[in-house]
Amino acid sequence: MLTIRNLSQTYPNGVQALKSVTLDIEPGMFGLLGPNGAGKSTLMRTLATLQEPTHGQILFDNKDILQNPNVLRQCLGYLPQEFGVYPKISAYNLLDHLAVLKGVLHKKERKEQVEALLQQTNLYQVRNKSVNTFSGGMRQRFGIAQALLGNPQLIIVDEPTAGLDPEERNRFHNLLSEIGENIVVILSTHIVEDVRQLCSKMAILIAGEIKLYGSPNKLVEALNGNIWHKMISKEQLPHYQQSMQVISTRLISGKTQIAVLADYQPELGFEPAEADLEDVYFATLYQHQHEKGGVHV
Ligand SMILES: Nc1ncnc2c1ncn2[C@@H]1O[C@H](COP(=O)(O)OP(=O)(O)OP(=O)(O)O)[C@@H](O)[C@H]1O
Repeated sequence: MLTIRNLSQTYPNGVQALKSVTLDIEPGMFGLLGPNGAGKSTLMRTLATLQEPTHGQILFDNKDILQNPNVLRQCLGYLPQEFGVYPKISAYNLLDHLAVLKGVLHKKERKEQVEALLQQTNLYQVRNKSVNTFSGGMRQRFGIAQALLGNPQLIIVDEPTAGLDPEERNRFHNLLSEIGENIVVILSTHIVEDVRQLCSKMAILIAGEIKLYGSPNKLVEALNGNIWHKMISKEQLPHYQQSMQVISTRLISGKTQIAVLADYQPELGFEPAEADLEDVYFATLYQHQHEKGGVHV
């Protein structure tokens, strides 16, 4: 169990990237969703003990990890947004080297673990190829393999599927959901679909604040009956934006469909629509932009 209490981060240039973030994260997959610049990476780096917050507390299994970062480091797997340099060294040798750094010192145990992880991430066939020749998807899978070294109890993955093609993304999702059954996995992303497919709990972070927290299904349920669709022409959009809560627009075969948040049919011609997680996300963004606050479910 990971407990985050009143975590704030103000950078030396005055940017307040986190504003008193409080969250409880249980075993399973937790999705942290937010637009670019929301503070997701700041939160992920702070949880990974790579930077210290300005204020606040983080407990992992009731141990204070800001006071004792080593307690967490020993059981942490981290896949950063930028994995950094990919050296001209084979996947096997790099993973073996990283395993030593992670403290897997026993040779036979290390060999078993490295081989098992290469199998699990579907990289065994290419284990002797240099990682700098890997595609984006292979690199991400290698990133997960290194994050899993040493049987971590907490895994943090920061925007893992950006730039992956649908097949690789699918493969990566399957891999994550296998891992996320018993341990805490935090997935930070701006892709709503990733959270919908994988996570049993989620939070939306906007401008450094948690605006919404709960289970994706319940959050969607709470919005049902309040989403209305209408096909309009592009020229009509400003009119609707002025008179209604237009949370999103979507192009369908070149035509514009608007999604409106309302308790009742806003006007003739609007059809009731089944809410989905994108509506939850866009409604939260809309409410933030119009400063109406969020809902907690
Ligand atoms: N080292 C830093 N010094 C100063 N400002 C920073 C630093 N790192 C991040 N920021 C600022 O803090 C805010 C949050 O950034 P952060 O990278 O945590 O957001 P994010 O949600 O991960 O965004 P993205 O999805 O674009 O990576 C942004 O305004 C960013 O410019």
